[in-house]
Amino acid sequence: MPRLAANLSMMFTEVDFLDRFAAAAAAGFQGVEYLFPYAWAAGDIAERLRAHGLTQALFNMPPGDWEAGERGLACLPGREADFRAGVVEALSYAETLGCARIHAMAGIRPPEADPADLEAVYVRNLRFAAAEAAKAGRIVTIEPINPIDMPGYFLATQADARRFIGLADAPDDTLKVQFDLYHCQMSEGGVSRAMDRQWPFLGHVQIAAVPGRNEPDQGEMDVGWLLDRLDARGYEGWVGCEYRPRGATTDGLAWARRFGVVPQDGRT
Ligand SMILES: O=C(O)[C@@H](O)C(=O)CO
Ligand SMILES: [Mg+2]
Repeated sequence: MPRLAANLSMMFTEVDFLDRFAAAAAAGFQGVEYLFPYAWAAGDIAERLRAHGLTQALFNMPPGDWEAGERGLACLPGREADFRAGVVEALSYAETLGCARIHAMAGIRPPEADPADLEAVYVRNLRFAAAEAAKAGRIVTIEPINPIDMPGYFLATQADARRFIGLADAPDDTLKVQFDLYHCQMSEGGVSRAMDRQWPFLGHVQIAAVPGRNEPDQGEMDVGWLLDRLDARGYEGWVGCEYRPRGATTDGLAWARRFGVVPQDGRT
């Protein structure tokens, strides 16, 4: 059965970030993910994970200046030193949090940049990140993101993710695809076929309904069917619930019961 992780950047936002760990555990989750931990001390987060018996499934490397519109640094010429510092910081958090996967966001393509330069920088940076992750026993993921939500994002297609993994030629499977069903359906469709093609490269999976990015129990894509298919193929990794609840987070979890997310107080 797929192991569902609550995405604490989108779910349980009714409470402060550090209190979302307790809320996720009480709702029946055994794992969590979120975008960025860097505003909190790693030790404080680790304490919440321990206290509530949660596994940290994934988080992102520092993205650059998010408020100013940066969405990762990996493809940006001239920002290599910042990217590398981010890899080191992320791996330090991963060590304290016991987290196996860190996501390297690619960045927004600067309009004036030569595409060949961006690709060369991206591949070199990914190779560096994967090599550092390998030394620490972790893996790096890359995630194609749809251009409707994130215009100009450098890594937009599943095929490109496979291509860059090949070009980076990272050691021992340390560079993998973060396959977000929502982004794939938003921009490419053919999600089950895309999933089959990504199978050898799958490092993490995320879900949400399309088009609203809410609970995956409605919309144009049958997420339950896709999760069963993933299960039948033998996927043993985590599936991040990266969606914005339509109302209170716990009111929208009925869909997750059959995947083992059952509230600790027994209420369904
Ligand atoms: O899908 C997403 O938006 C996230 O997984 C992410 O890492 C970047 O926002
Ligand atoms: Mg995602």
